Amino acid sequence: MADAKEEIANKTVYLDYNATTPLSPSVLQIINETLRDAWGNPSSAHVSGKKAKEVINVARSRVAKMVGAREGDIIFTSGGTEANNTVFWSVVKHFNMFYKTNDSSKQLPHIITANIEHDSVTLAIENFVKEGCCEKTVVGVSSTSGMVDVDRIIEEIKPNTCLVSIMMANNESGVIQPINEIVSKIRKLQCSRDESGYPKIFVHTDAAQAIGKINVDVSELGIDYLTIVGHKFYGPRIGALFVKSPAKDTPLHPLLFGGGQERGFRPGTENTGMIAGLGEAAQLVVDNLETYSMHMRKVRDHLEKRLVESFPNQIHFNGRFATSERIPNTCNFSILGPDLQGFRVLSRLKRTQVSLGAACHSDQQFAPSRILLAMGIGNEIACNALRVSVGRETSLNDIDIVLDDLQQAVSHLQNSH
Ligand SMILES: O=C(O)CC[SeH]
Repeated sequence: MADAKEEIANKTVYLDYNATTPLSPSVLQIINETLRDAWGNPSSAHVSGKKAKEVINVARSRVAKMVGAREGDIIFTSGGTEANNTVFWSVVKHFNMFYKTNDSSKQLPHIITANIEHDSVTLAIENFVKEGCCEKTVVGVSSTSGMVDVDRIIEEIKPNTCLVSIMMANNESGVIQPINEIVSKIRKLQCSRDESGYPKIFVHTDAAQAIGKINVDVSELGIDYLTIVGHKFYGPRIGALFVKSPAKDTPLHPLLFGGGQERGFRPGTENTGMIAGLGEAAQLVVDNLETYSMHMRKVRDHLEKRLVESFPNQIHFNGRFATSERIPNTCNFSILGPDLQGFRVLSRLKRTQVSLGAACHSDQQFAPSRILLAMGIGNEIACNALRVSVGRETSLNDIDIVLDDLQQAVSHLQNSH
């Protein structure tokens, strides 16, 4: 009995699900079973190969169903970074194949993106610019909504614009971006652009933080490219890229060259076990999204209620706006006070696993989040920020443990002078 009590007393609460999620039990099970029973090379003609190929076909169908896509529009990748980089490479290569002109002003493809994107978007585009392969325009999000201004995106369009890439939901603030509206307004421009001989403007969204939390339907969005990241929705660390009619309606050029796998769009012997796991994770989303979403919202809202009760007049929510929506699991907040920088509070937490912001920026813990600064949040408040992202299994009791931990940490820091 003592052991059980001790275990409860020492339990730590993981609330960093936007960084990564554990595998769902059925995902782990199907991965194990596939590695054990369907290890053949999917390209082999014999029965072992056919068995592996069938596993991949089923997984592709499940992933496609999760995002409302046709199976042929899903290409498996190693993850979100590869998927994002493939989009930029494809549109740049397509532009150079069909729109390269003698007029240097139109010589380079132009990409529009936002100032809150994940590094696999921001740095990939920056590299293309440094290499002299494209031009970019980075639009800022509004400080009153955390969303990009759609009309501003439209204003930034130029004759050589060929891609708009805006994430579906931000990993730190949780704010959902107006993808439908962006696509709709861009499509209205296309006729006149066609008449002028200007390139089609494709639209890409990195849906890493949206899938498994809110409904994601490529038909409803009208999107051309959509990035899927398994380890954000209790799946394995691989990903997929949705491309609307690849190489027909929408450019798709491989980053890699080798065998003919994935119809030549993504060569390399397939990671059958992980693909099976991605398919299972997708099926769980198809079957349970509403339940997942409602539960995470209930727990996140309880957290926010408890924060205000525990720290009256001392909490600033960094992603909560009257004019925008957030994914249901994310809460970014600052506890105001001169000694309460996020890294200090984090160092005093004994039972809570949260982050200051994106995991890939965790080496910059003493600097305020670039995402929060980009949203117009002041330096002092941004320095005190903590990012909490709850999961499917997070309980109200977990939140109470975290609030107790936070209160003790803050009390210690405020009384340490
Ligand atoms: O936001 C996160 O932690 C995942 C992206 Se690096």
